[in-house]
Formats: sequence, structure tokens, C-alpha cells
Amino acid sequence: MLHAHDVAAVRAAEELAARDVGWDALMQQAADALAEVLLAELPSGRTPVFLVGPGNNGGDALFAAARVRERGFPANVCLLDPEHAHEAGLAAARAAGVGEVDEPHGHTVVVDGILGIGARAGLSGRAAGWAAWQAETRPYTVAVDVPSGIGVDDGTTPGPHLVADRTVTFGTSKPGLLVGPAADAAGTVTLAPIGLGPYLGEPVVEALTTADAGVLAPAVPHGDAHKYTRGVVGVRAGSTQFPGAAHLVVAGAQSGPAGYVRFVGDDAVAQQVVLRAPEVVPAAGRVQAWVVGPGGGDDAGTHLSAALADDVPVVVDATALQHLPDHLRADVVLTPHAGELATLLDVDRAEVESDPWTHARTASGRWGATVLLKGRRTIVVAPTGPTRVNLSGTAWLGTAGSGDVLSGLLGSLLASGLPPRDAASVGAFLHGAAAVRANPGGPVTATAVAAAIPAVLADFLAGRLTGERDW
Ligand SMILES: NC(=O)C1=CN([C@@H]2O[C@H](COP(=O)(O)OP(=O)(O)OC[C@H]3O[C@@H](n4cnc5c(N)ncnc54)[C@H](OP(=O)(O)O)[C@@H]3O)[C@@H](O)[C@H]2O)[C@@H](O)CC1
Ligand SMILES: Nc1ncnc2c1ncn2[C@@H]1O[C@H](COP(=O)(O)OP(=O)(O)O)[C@@H](O)[C@H]1O
Repeated sequence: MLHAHDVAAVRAAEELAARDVGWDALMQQAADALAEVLLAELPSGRTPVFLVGPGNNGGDALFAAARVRERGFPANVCLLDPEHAHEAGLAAARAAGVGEVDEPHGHTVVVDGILGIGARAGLSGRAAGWAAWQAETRPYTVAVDVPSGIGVDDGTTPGPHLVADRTVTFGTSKPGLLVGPAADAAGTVTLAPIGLGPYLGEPVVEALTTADAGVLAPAVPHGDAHKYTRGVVGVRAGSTQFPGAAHLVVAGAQSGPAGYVRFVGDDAVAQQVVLRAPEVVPAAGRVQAWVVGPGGGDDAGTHLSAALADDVPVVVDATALQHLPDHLRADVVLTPHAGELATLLDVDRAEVESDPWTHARTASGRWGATVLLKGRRTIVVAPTGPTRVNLSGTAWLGTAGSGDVLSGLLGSLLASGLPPRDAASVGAFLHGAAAVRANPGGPVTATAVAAAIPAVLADFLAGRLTGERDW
């Protein structure tokens, strides 16, 4: 599991760690880790420019520049505010023979040490000018701790900021490196442990990795399992207008760990479902989880009420999202995309896209439900506990019907006994990985994604899942 902590938590951990080892030791560890990445990573034959701000982030950059120079490589520094540069860092850089330039122009490799977690989002003045130059010329850029100018705690980018190819972050990840538009500005994130671990509390954001198969443990059938103990998932989806959605939700439901799929809906649609998927039982009955909404017709509200009355976990997607009662429960998983969440909250889609985490939390708070906000980095917010962000998948997954497959898979995971946060986050993770598996580097259909899920799930359980992301 990857973990991210907010600025207040990092500050508190820093204080505690510094009491034990001293501030200078923390900064030297950060600079060491940064220099190692730079030495391994910087394109040879080009002189990097280290952009240096007034705080400790600039200090890290200065010490790292000194190390790079000491190892025989060229390095220039460019000070945002020479009067306020980190004193010891500047002395070290000068002693090592680092060059000093007034402006970064002409450099094709940049180390961004302008601002770190002490920054307010949005750069101004000279730093904003550097951001504009960087956006125009696109030098290869490594950010120190965070790209300067992003919203570190919320993942927003309300003003000028740098865009990195790689970010070397210290101690723990930060929410802004994982969620929202800021995460796109971070590039590939490398975590440099600097000994903060023992001092950090519960993270605010987590992300599953290929090593987290443990979350699926409650869903794995044991020797004496049968189809009912594995869980029954009920599907209330599709309509005569959108019969395909019924097939896709069923395909998603069949791809997961549950042992039994029921379908409840229009008779003609039910007949078609059984023709394509003869394992499905087209009759109401006891279920351990419901999926309601994809391709739903005029009766989507009735289906939602019926599913909620059952007092089992319910996945609410698409049409059913238009019929929410005032209050829901934590085991109800709402699965909007940004447009649907905007409608639910009566805001513009662009507002949701510019600050997805805040909007997902607002919806979770308003309905008391678990919210899975779909997108490039799908976000899962439950009423309590850390947010989960999904880092698997591919932009090819943005294809009609793939959300229907996801809702079916989520229903299966819930029916098999996973708690809502785990079901939603591992469902998004497997769904994204299946899209890559179905056709690495190319287009996929929602049907192909569903077909790829069982093998991806098996590889995940066996700890041999690779290539889960192609971005
Ligand atoms: N995590 C750890 O344990 C360790 C952390 N370390 C490193 O420390 C970094 C945090 O350092 P930091 O606290 O000195 O803050 P930092 O980000 O350099 O900036 C503060 C300065 O920026 C200014 N300023 C703020 N916003 C601004 C804006 N929008 N536009 C313009 N200026 C703005 C602000 O000025 P003021 O707010 O006073 O006006 C102040 O002068 C952290 O990211 C990591 O790299 C490591 O050394 C080792 C251990
Ligand atoms: N750019 C992207 N990168 C990765 N995944 C994406 C991207 N765009 C969409 N997705 C994923 O594709 C799925 C689309 O779901 P949805 O919008 O509900 O489609 P539909 O309603 O057609 O089924 C979601 O799982 C979403 O996270």
C-alpha cells in the first residue's frame, strides 16, 4: 500500500524525528536520496539547473547540487531570492564548485527546488515566470518533494506551477502527488524514506499496489465453500432502451469472486441475458449485494428502492444516481463519473475535475455513503478512514460500458464479503489492470475488459500481477 500524509502530519513527524536525529540529518538524508536519483536519472552531457527557493526545499536542492558536482558532473543553481537562500546549502554548493546563473533559460534539464510543502498553491512573481518558461520549453524536470506551486494537501492546481517528469518525495507521499490535476504534474513519484515512518500516523490517502492481495482474502473461497457462501450478487440494470448495459453489468459480476448472479429486470432483457450468460438466474431472491442503475429505464428509482430495502450492500450507478434518497449508508457505493457527481452536487463538471477529492468527500458526507469517483485516478471515499486512489489502468479504459463492467465487479466483491472501501478500491484496481491486460497499449471494449478480469484477479492473488498501468 502506498501512503500519503498531509502537510500537518508531515510537519509533526518531522518535529519528532528532528528531536531524535536533528534537522540537519533529515535534510542531508533528503539531499542524499535526491542526488542518487539525479545521478542515476539525469540525461548525460547536459547541465542541470537547480531552481532554488527560499526555504528548506531550496536547501535540499542546494545540497543535492553540491553532491552532483562532487561526483564530477556539472550543475548550475539559480536562486529565486539570493538574500534568503538556505545558508549552509548555498555554502556547500559554492564549495563544491557549482555554477550560478541568474535565469534558467537555455537549460534543458531542471531540478525544481523552488517550494515544497511549505508553499501556498500557485506561484507568483519570478517563480511564476519560471513556470511559464518551463511550460513553454518543457525541459526534463525532477521535482524536489513536490512540484512547486501545486496544492499539496488537496491536489488542485489553482495557479502557475511546475510540471515534473519525476518527483522525489521525502518520508511519505503527499495527497497532491496522488489525486487531482496536481498528480498529473508530479510525473513518476519516487519515495525516498528519510526515517519519518515511525513518527507518521494514519495516512489520509492510500493506493493499492500489486503487493496488496491481502485485501481480497475474505473473498477467496476455501475448501468447503459453495456458491451461496461465495455470495450472491443481484443485478438490476439495463432496459429495453439499453439492453447492453444489462449484459455488461452481468459480465462484470461474473468476473469477480461471488458464486452466483441473479438478474431482475425487464422480461425481454432477462431472456437475452440468459441466452448470453446461461449461468445467470433471472429471478428475484436473496442476495448479498445489489448493483442498480446502468442502462436503467423509467423504473430505475423503483429498482433502487427495492435494492435499498434489502439491507445488503448496494452499488448505485448511472440512472439510479438520479433517484437517491436523502440519506444512505456506508455500505452503499455510489459510482459517479465527474459529470454525474457534478449533477448530484449541482456544480459544473469542470469544478469536480479541478478538485475531485473535495467533491467526492462532500458527496460521501452528504449521503453518508461510500463514493467511488471514476476517472484517470479513480477515488474512493468512505465515511471514515483514509481515501483510496487507484493507480492502475489506461486511458483506453475510457470506453462506453466499461463503467457498467466495474459496477458489476464491485457488486461481486461486496457480495463475497469485502468491506465497501476494500471492494471499491480493489475493484477499480483489477478493472484498470484488466484493461491493460486486454490489449496492452491499444483500444479495448468493455466486454474485453470483463473477460480479462478473472486472470488478472488470479495473478493478483498469486502476487505475480505486473503491467497494471500504462501511464
Ligand atoms: N519532510 C521532511 O521531513 C523534510 C523536509 N525537507 C524539505 O523541506 C521542505 C519544506 O521546507 P519549508 O518548510 O522551508 O518550506 P518551503 O516549501 O521550502 O517554502 C517555504 C518558503 O516559501 C515561501 N512561499 C510559500 N508559498 C509561496 C508562494 N506561493 N509563492 C512564493 N513563495 C511562497 C514562504 O514564504 P512566506 O510564506 O513566508 O511568504 C517560505 O519562505 C520540504 O518540502 C522538503 O523539501 C527536507 O529538507 C528534510 C526533511
Ligand atoms: N483517462 C482515463 N484513464 C483511465 N481510466 C479511465 C479514463 N477515463 C475513464 N476511465 C475509466 O473508464 C471507466 C468509465 O466509466 P463510465 O464513465 O461509467 O463509462 P460508461 O458509463 O460508458 O460505462 C471508469 O472506470 C473510469 O475510471
